[in-house]
Amino acid sequence: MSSQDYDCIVIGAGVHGSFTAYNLAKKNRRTILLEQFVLPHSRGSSHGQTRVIRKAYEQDYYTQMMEECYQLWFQLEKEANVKLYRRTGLLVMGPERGVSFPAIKSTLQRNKIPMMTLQRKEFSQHIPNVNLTPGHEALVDMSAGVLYADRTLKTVQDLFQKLGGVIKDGQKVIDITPGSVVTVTTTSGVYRAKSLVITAGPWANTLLSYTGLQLPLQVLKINVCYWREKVPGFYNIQQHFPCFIQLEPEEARNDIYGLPSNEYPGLMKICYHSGFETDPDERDRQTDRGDIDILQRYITSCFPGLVPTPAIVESCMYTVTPDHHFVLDNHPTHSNIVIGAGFSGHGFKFGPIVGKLLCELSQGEVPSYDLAPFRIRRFQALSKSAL
Ligand SMILES: Cc1cc2nc3c(=O)[nH]c(=O)nc-3n(C[C@H](O)[C@H](O)[C@H](O)COP(=O)(O)OP(=O)(O)OC[C@H]3O[C@@H](n4cnc5c(N)ncnc54)[C@H](O)[C@@H]3O)c2cc1C
Ligand SMILES: O=C(O)[C@@H]1CCCC=N1
Repeated sequence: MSSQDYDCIVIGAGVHGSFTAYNLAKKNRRTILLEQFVLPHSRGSSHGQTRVIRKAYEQDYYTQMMEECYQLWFQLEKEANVKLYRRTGLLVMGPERGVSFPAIKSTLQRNKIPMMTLQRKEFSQHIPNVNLTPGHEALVDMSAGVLYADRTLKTVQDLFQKLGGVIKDGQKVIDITPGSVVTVTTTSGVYRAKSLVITAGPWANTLLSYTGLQLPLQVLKINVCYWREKVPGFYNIQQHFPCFIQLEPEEARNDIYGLPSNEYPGLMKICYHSGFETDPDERDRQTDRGDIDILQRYITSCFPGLVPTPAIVESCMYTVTPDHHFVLDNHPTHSNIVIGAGFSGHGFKFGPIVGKLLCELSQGEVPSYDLAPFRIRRFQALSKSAL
């Protein structure tokens, strides 16, 4: 067993822990990033080749955070000389009389985000091979696109190490002792630091239990489905096919989204924006595929150029809060412990800004954004503190 002292310990080398560690190292803080699995791995929420990046949100605060976040993505690409973003645009389709579609449209308009509305008659000219559901409207968030996820993690972790940061992978954290100096015990070492950041994705509550806190988080297994093009190239990124979000009526609750064929030749990724409750250590025992039936019906009616049987199904996990907004906050009892959790299936694109904010919180700095929507106290009666 080794015992070492740092300014900050970060638990979890997913997208948020990696960006947080990188921000700390840029500020010359002696930082260690602990990861339970050998890197890279596909057992959490940040793996896979691609994610959507967009400014199209219902809430101004996400859209406004994304303004700076795009700049941070571009800076990172420049610093590492690597391509992480590809512009495709994002087609948003939804019921004109619903809540979400009009809200997204007005947020984009209010914040002067480049967008294009598509009238039904011009829809098929611009977006061939997609049927717009009767009663639905469409718009395009012009600067949206694809982020290369696995490449991002490697890039950020490499930069962190170049700045002197230490990564210990294959070390599972098995205990945390809070205090003015926090002690973290892993399966092969003991580490001490002035502050701790917990970015453990689906395992957040397991880690928080060592600190006497539980958050209202639900872990869902997501079936990540890829669908074959009947004619290769129909929905290809090279043919400028966009990412899309299909907003469903509020009572149907869950949306569908997709990315143009890119990662696997001739296959388009289309997923249901929800899944089935799971224990993150037993993910593969969750075999429910009810979402795939919903996707098959949707693809048959709206994407006639795809074979409506998935060609590949991979697995990933969401960690969902009751309001689907993130948790970015100091621990209510131990202020030198900072929590980034509950990214609810839409956190990847925010990686650079979440890393900056968690770094600021851990250093006792005033955060760059109003974090009221992300504070733990919003759960009040829901979060159980055993302290
Ligand atoms: C299928 C899918 C599609 C998505 N699409 C999008 C999208 O298009 N756009 C978007 O913005 N977002 C998207 N998301 C959401 C986004 O990917 C997640 O919000 C984000 O990856 C969460 O990252 P994280 O760092 O919080 O968690 P994770 O990536 O899970 O990282 C947590 C890490 O902590 C480690 N850890 C846990 N416990 C311990 C321990 N005891 N000791 C040491 N290490 C530990 C884990 O092994 C893991 O590596 C998607 C998510 C999924 C699953
Ligand atoms: O966050 C995103 O942009 C994607 C697409 C919509 C649903 C969830 N993730």
